[in-house]
Amino acid sequence: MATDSWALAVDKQEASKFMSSDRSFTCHSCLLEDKAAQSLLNKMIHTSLVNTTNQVEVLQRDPNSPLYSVKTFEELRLKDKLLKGVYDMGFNRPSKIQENALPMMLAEPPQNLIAQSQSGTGKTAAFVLAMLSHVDPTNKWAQCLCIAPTYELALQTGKVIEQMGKFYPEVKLAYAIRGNKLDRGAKLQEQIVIGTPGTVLDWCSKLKIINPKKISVFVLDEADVMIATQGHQDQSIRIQRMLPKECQMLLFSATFEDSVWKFAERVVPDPNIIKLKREEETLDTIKQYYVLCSDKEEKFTALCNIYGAITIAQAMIFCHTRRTAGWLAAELTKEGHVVALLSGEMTVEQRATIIERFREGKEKVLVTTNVCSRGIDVEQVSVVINFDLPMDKDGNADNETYLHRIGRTGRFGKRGLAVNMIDSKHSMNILNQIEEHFNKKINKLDTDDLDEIEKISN
Ligand SMILES: Nc1ncnc2c1ncn2[C@@H]1O[C@H](COP(=O)(O)OP(=O)(O)OP(=O)(O)O)[C@@H](O)[C@H]1O
Repeated sequence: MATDSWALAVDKQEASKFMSSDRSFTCHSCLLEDKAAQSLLNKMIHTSLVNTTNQVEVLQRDPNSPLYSVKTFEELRLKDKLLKGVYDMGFNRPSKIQENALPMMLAEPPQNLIAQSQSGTGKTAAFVLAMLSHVDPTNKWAQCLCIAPTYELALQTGKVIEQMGKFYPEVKLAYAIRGNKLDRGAKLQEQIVIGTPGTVLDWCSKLKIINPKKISVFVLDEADVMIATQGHQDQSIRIQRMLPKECQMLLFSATFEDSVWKFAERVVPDPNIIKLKREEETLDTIKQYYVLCSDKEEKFTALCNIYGAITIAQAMIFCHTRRTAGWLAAELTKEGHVVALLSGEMTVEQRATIIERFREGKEKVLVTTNVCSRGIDVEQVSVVINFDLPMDKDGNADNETYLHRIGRTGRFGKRGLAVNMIDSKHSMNILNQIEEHFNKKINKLDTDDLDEIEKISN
């Protein structure tokens, strides 16, 4: 092991670089960027439904009214043109969240709804269907208003509206996003408007392009990303205040921390609430080990020894910094591995392509920094290497990230292997904190002993 003072200094230096270079939680706009990028990545990656086995929790505003849920799209009595659009998208039956949310959203009189479920569970498709159902195509003015936190997220939702409304061409869509300049007082003919809070607010107030009094459905998407900037929160509330009392208010979020909840209560009066819990991850089915090394070169040798001794279908390797990740990917490539690298300077599109290729098995090793891969699930990975242990900005163990990197949900409970590389007293300390937190012993592995490595794969 390296001498402490030296190793600690390197750790600290690496960590501070990691904080600034990979744009972590240091400022508000970075936080929004980070959250919005994560959200967009998830959207691009989830090309089909994410199934969860958890039950939906429903809290009705009026507990005496019967609770409807549907198992088919026919039961919703949608217009033929819409049903055709839904089937054309390859949807056979409503997703778990849609079973409950759709009847509520399509009820008469309209009901307000706050819905929370993880990315990929069908929220967007649900509110898009609700908006398309509510529109009266003979009226040539804005009737449904949907706001999203960023330009890119608004475009993604717009695509779903266009796709689902493919057989309903009378319904038109307008984008209230930067760059889409309209003259003051120009009257919008499109019935659905999707946009970002700032531009939507301008169109409703200063420019008077939308008459907010004629809006009958208001959707606030990605509320958890939205509240990451104070400005967006205020703008959303200002838009909401201009809408008529009877306007249906719908709010969606992938997570539900207190701050989201407080915001949701301000913008959605008398809500029904639907929650789909995320499945809990556990370390129960994971074999965890640590390896002692003196520096990154030795960590690399240990990694090669592991690869030489056991067959690894796919592995994810986590590093603190872009620089270490880049170096490691290059070294592994020299050794003949087919490696994918997720790096901080890549665009969201580039990252989505890399993750998609890895999911398809085109690359067997994915080297990444934590910031890059936060919130992304690649469940089929059987081996996770913590080339650097996850730590927070104060240099303490980041237990939540550790669990997210290597934990499994019930559904993906197949056995996994996690190897932690330790090269200083500081990293050993982090490992001990992790052991203590999860109350699980992490055993030492001697990577110079091939027989011993072979045993861990059995
Ligand atoms: N009922 C359904 N049957 C089959 N696929 C569906 C259904 N509903 C949605 N999908 C598909 O599942 C994926 C995720 O759906 P959707 O985008 O609506 O989820 P989401 O919860 O809004 O997630 P995100 O916020 O990341 O977009 C999409 O590819 C969508 O086309």
